[in-house]
Parts: sequence; structure tokens; C-alpha cells
Amino acid sequence: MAAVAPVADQLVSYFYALLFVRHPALRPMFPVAMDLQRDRLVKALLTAAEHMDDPAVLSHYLRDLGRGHRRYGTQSFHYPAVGEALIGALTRYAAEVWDAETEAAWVRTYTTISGIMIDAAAEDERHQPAWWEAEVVSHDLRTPEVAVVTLRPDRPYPFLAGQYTALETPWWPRVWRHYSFAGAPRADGLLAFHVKAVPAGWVSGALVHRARPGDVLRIGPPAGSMTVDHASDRGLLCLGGGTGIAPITALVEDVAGHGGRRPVEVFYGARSDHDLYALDTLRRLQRTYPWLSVLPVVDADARFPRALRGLGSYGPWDGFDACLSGPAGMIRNGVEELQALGFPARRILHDAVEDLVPYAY
Ligand SMILES: NC(=O)C1=CN([C@@H]2O[C@H](COP(=O)(O)OP(=O)(O)OC[C@H]3O[C@@H](n4cnc5c(N)ncnc54)[C@H](O)[C@@H]3O)[C@@H](O)[C@H]2O)C=CC1
Repeated sequence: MAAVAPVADQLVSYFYALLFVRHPALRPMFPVAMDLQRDRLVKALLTAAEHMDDPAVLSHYLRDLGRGHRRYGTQSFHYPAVGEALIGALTRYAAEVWDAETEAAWVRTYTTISGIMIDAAAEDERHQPAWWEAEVVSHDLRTPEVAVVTLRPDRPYPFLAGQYTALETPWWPRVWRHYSFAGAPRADGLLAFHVKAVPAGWVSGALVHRARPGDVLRIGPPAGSMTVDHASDRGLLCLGGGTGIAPITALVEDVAGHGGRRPVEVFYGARSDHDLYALDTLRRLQRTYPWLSVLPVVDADARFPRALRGLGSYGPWDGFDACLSGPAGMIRNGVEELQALGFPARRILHDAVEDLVPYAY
């Protein structure tokens, strides 16, 4: 990996060129524009290499990746084609260090990786579909850029509050983006999402400015481990930044649904008052539930978690777990701030920062 890191862009472009020249039938399985796809392949390889010595983390990651590939229509027989193109690209771009031993090691590694992904996908197929169709039933523009989009899935869709899923719109086929469920599971089965249109954000732009009731989207299976442990009665300190408040609202509803036996303190970060589109909803919940406190934190300089330092009258946090949701930078800074406040890492929950990257589009 070190040998090819400086030429990763060329290597990945060459890899896809080899794959599509040798197997043209695979091209339609990928998005028209491949930029982000290239980054994702490199990230996946780097993540796998980074956790090479930690089989538990690595196989968890690869199993998720294998399951996630079902929604692209990936079949087990596609893996050898990808492996051959990868080895072909490595042979060319790592020429200086490439020898028979290195090639044998990469073949072994790829065989192991693809085996784990294929098995996970096959097991997943036994108990859930690769995707659900879901009809837009309401579309509520809360600010010029943020919409709350509510969907009705075509089949029952089990998930846990705090999780997220991937969405594909009819306007950008094969481009999937992650969004968190903006509420706990509901009796009517509807699913709500908060979507912010960002520059160059194809899916989010289409969801905010184009989607209307009656449109049909696809949603992948639920994922993510930022969920409430109902066996515990520890308090929850929740930091939600921007549309990252969506899963925090879900956690609050989930605690309420289980009798509200724990204190929940929500800090809702935004860059301006105008961006606090979910504050009314949270305030309504706060009036209903005595165990809930909600504090908006407005700062234009993207230093939201640091603002916690000035909130000396809150806490102490001894009996609390923490949940973080928002932009990747906020999560990174938030984890540091929480550790400085005395939270051990195992008491801080958030989605994988790598998974947040595609959120931004
Ligand atoms: N839509 C959804 O369901 C979810 C979205 N997200 C992510 O949340 C983000 C929300 O975007 P926006 O609403 O545009 O957020 P934003 O850029 O307006 O920021 C929201 C808050 O986070 C703070 N912040 C931003 N960057 C920071 C940094 N580097 N360090 C410390 N604080 C920082 C800001 O000060 C503000 O308080 C997106 O990146 C999205 O991917 C995360 C989870 C769920």
C-alpha cells in the first residue's frame, strides 16, 4: 500500500479501465460519474490494510461491505473479475516492489476479503431484501436547503432508533447516499429523513428540490450502532450538529417509548438561528418529557463541541453515555472534547466517520 499510495488515483482509474474493458457488462452497475466511486475503493483498501492485524474489526467491516454490495446487484461471480483487475493494476503501479511472493500474498488477501464479503451477502440474502422501494408521502421544506422527507416502504422495514440507511433516487441511478432515520420506528411504518442540499450534492439536491409525494426511491437495509441500550439506565448526553440532529431526535423518541427512565441532555449545534430547523420539534418534546433538556448552541465558527467547555452548570457526566451525530469534523472534535470531560472512549457512540463522508453529498 505504501508503494502505491502516491499513485493511488492512477492505479484506481487503471483498475476500473481494466475491469470495464475485460467485462463491459459490469459498467452499468456503476454510477455514470465515477469520481466518488474511485475514492471509495481506495478508502476500502486502506481501511482493510489499516486493520490487517485486527481480524475482529476487519471481518466486521468486510461483512458490512459485503452486505452493502447487495444493493448494487453484486453477485459472487463478480468478485474474481474485480480481483484480477486489482492484481493487474497493482502489478503495473507497484512494479518496483512486485514479485511472485507479493502477488501470492495479494491473491491470498483478496481471496480472504472476497470470501468474507460473499458469505456475509449470502447470509443476509436469507433474511432481508437487498433494498426496499419506498414512496415519498410528504415533503416539507424547513429552510431553503433542508427538507424533511417521509417515505412509506413497500414492505415492513425493521430498524432501531439511531441507525441510518442508504437512499437511491430515480434521478441518479446507482448513486446511494446515507441518511439517518429521523425518528424511532412508528406504528404506521413511515420513515422520515432530514436532508440538506449541499453544493455538488446530487442525491441531497434532488431530494430537497425535486422529490415530491408519489416519487419512488430505493432504500437499503438499516445499519449503524448508535442505538440505545435499554438494559441500562445511564443518562444520555447527545450532541447533534446540523441535520445530524435527525438520529438524536430518534434516540429521544426511543427513550420516551421505553418509559423515559433516564435523563437525556441534547445539545443542538447550528451555524445560525435560521439553521435550527428542528428546534420547535425538540422543544415540544422537552415540554412533554421532564427527563429531557434541549439546549441550542449557535456558533458560526464550527466549534460546536468546544462550546461545551463553557457550560459549567451542566453535568457532571459520571452517569452518562454520549452520542454524537453531525459533520465528520464535528464528530472528531466532539470525541476529543468528551474525552477531555472524562468520557472513556467506550461510552461515546457515533457512526463510523468513513460512513459520514458520503453523507455530505
Ligand atoms: N442527514 C442526516 O441524517 C445526518 C447527517 N449527518 C451529517 O451531518 C452534517 C450536517 O451538515 P450541516 O447541517 O451542513 O452542518 P453544519 O456544517 O451546518 O454544522 C452543524 C454544526 O456542527 C458544527 N461543526 C461543523 N463542523 C465542525 C467542526 N469541524 N468542528 C466542530 N464543530 C463543527 C457547526 O458549528 C454546527 O454547530 C452533514 O455532514 C451530514 O453528513 C450526520 C448524521 C445524520
